[in-house]
This record gives sequence, C-alpha cells and structure tokens, in this order.
Amino acid sequence: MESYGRKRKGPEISLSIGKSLTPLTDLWSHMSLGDYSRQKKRSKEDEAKELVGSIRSVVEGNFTAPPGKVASMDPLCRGLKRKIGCIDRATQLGRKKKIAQEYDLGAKIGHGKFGCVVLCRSRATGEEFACKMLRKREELVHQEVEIMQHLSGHSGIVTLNAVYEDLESFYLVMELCHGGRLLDQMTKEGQYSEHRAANILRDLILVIKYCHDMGVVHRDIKPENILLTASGQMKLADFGLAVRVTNGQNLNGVVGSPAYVAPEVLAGNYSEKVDIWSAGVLLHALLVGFLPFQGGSLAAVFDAIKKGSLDFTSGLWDSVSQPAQDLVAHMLTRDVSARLTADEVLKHPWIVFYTEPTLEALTLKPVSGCHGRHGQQKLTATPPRVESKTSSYFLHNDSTLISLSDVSSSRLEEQDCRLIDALTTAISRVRISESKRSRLCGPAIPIKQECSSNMTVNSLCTAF
Ligand SMILES: Nc1ncnc2c1ncn2[C@@H]1O[C@H](COP(=O)(O)OP(=O)(O)OP(=O)(O)O)[C@@H](O)[C@H]1O
Repeated sequence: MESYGRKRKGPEISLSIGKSLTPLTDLWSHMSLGDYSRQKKRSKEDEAKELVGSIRSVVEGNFTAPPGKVASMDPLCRGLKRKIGCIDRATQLGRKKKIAQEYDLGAKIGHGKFGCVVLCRSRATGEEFACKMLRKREELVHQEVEIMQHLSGHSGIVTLNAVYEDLESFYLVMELCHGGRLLDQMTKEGQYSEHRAANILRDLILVIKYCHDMGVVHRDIKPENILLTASGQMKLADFGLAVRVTNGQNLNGVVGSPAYVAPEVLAGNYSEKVDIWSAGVLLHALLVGFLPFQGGSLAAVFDAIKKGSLDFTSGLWDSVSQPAQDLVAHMLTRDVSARLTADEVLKHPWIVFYTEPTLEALTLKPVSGCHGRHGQQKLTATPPRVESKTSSYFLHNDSTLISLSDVSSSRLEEQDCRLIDALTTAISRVRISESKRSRLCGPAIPIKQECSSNMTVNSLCTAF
C-alpha cells in the first residue's frame, strides 16, 4: 500500500502574505493555502472557534472537535474516539473492528496532499466504497469526520459510511463517486454551455446553502473537490478545511486554494461568503474556460484577487449572455455585503431561466434557424415563470430594470424562435444599478492572462 505520509491540513493554519513564497513550480498541484503555512502557528480564530465549539458541545450534549491545544496534549486521536461515540452505529462498530474484517481494500483511486484514497468493497454485501486513509500522527481528522457526519444525509455531499482505525491510520469509508472529479471533466470538455454551467452552479450552490444553513463553511470550493457519481450527480467532498461557525461569527484563518480564495480571506477576516466567491471563480472557469485571477507567482495571483478587474468586454465573453456575466460579477464582487448569498444566487434570473424544471423541458430541443450561442432552442410548452422575487432583486437595485416575469407571456406562446430571442433580449437588459456596479470589481481592465488557456489539469488544479 502506498505511503501517504504528508502532513495533514488542520485548523492551525495561517499565512503571511508577501513573505517569501514557495517557488511556483512547487505549487503546480492542487495546493491549499494551508500547505504554504503549515509551519505557522495555529490561528487564534480557530482556537477560539474550537473553544466555543467545545463549550457549546458540553451545553448541547454534542461532541465536537476538541480544542487544538487539548488535542495536542491528549493521546493521539482521543478527539476522534470521543466523536465516534456520537456518530452512527456503523462508525461505532468500526471503532472496535478492523477495517480488513469488513472490507477488502483495492486499488488507489485518488491521492490528496494528506492521504490516499482507495477502492474498497464490503465483504458482507459486495458494495463498493471509497476509503480515505489518513495517518494518525499527522492528522487531526476528528474535525473533518465530525463535519462530514454533521452534514451527512444531503444528496449533494459525499456520505461517510464508517470510520475505522488501527495503530497507524484512520480509514474513512465513504460512498464511491464513480464519475471522477469535476476538474477532470472540465479539462476534457473545456468551455461549458450556459445551460450546463447554470445547472452545475445551481447544484453546487444548493449544497453550499445547505452547509451554510448547517453552520459549516467549506472554505475549499474548487472543481477538484466536486466529485461526480456514475449518473453525473455532483457530490461535494473534502471537508478538511471546513469549519463550523455560529451565527454571524467571523473567521480569520487564512485557508483555501490560491486561485479560488476570496480577497477577504487574504485580509484575514471573513464569513461564509467566501464559498460564494470560490463558486464564482468556478462559474467563470465553466463559462469561458479561464480562471479569473491569474499570475506567474503566488503573490501575483493574490494581487489579482485583491486588485484585478473582471473584463466582460474582452472577446472571451462575447458568446456569454449578459445575465451570466451579471451573476459572475455579483459573485466575484469584493464588497462582501454586495456579494450574493447562496439564496440570492439560486434566485438569480440566469439560474432560474436555465434550471427551472419547466424551462429545462423547454430548452432541450434544438431547432435550426435560431441564432445566438444558446438560442438554438425551441419553446414548446407554457412560458417560463421566473419568480417575482428574482425580478424584484433587480428592480430593487435599479428602477429602470424590467421584470423577467413580465417578459410578455403572450409572445412566448407563439412558440417560435422569435420568442426565445425576445426572452434573451429581455434578460440581456437586466442590469445592475450604478451604485451596485460601483461596488463590483472596478473598471474593466483586462486581467493579464499568463497563458492562452488555463483549462489544463495543472493550471486548474493549482488554481492559478
Ligand atoms: N468518495 C470518493 N469517491 C471517489 N473518489 C474519491 C472520493 N473521495 C476522494 N476521491 C479521490 O481522491 C482524491 C483525494 O481526495 P480528498 O480530496 O478527499 O483528499 P485530500 O487529501 O483532502 O485532498 P486535497 O489535496 O484535495 O485536499 C480526490 O481528488 C478524488 O480523486
């Protein structure tokens, strides 16, 4: 079995921006900021958070990850054992039995920075799972386990079935995602249609919303951490950097993956909105095949994140509709209060248009004679209804905006290409107000592209 002896990311991560950087060549593999700063002291925020969690757990009768200092003084893994006591029966059983008694471990299917993931098969049922192995001496695994367990049950999250341990390692038995990583699919397929991008984003935002509603910030949203089932369903994975937050609690541990990290993370004071930023980076990559913030070094990437502008006037965006651009801009605004929440993203007209069930049925049938990149569609049923709330979001910001739900339903009933054109035109007139716009990424100055395409495994993995 392959050795997997690198240090595991934990909550004890901080990063001094502007200090000497790891040579770029060393960064070309999906690194999180935590990697660059593993030697640093654990952040005060995480210590405070864990203390709060610990106190709360006593009050509420739940176990959470123990405070880091206590954990480091305790015999290894005590926190996990305590945690196991409150997770499901399968996991409790796992504590007593050895994994080899119940599963046959197979070929390696993935390798993260901190562990190896292998195929495994239940001896009892023959069912296949993925088993993530983490070395005890290098791992504070309890927080990841606790959060996975806390979130378990959502169809968009990889299910943790059981946890085992031996002297050396922990074994997390998870549902197997046969479809691989979204990153690999993106690398293969390049630019996505708006319809597909919207559906991917919606699925992701639904999971992010669930995490946020459950008091969890993922902090490492990126296509490497989005796995796909055989049927193509998305599953969010890798909660190694996730944290639990109480209402309104601000975070300050500098963690994430360089190209996906929100500017306020670099500033050291942030909230769950960092996940929306990262999802915005992903949406940008889906729509145009490039990451928005790039650079030849880690410092340059951070500089772009902190100061760079999105340039929707570049040819890159010619074939992308204005509503899609609008959503990207509202997810990648540095003004955190102006950045959309998960709920607001889900209600954005572009998302509603492409993902509303009746629309999906309407938009699947290609028809010749319609123009526009995504206009090769025919409306064959009742016109789409876009929730008035969505429209009012825009009306609220600019009185000149139109309501999408007012886009002449009678015209839509004509069921020909002119209708989809009319709707497209109407959507393209949706604008944000000047006041809101001024809070976005500033004037459209092109972001320097370091290479002709960054849709490669290397560049997307490294998130540069
Ligand atoms: N449930 C799963 N089903 C299939 N493959 C998986 C599963 N979980 C993980 N993998 C594979 O293993 C890889 C590493 O897993 P994971 O990201 O959880 O580990 P990590 O050590 O936390 O990695 P990272 O470096 O991304 O932080 C994934 O990119 C994926 O290819």
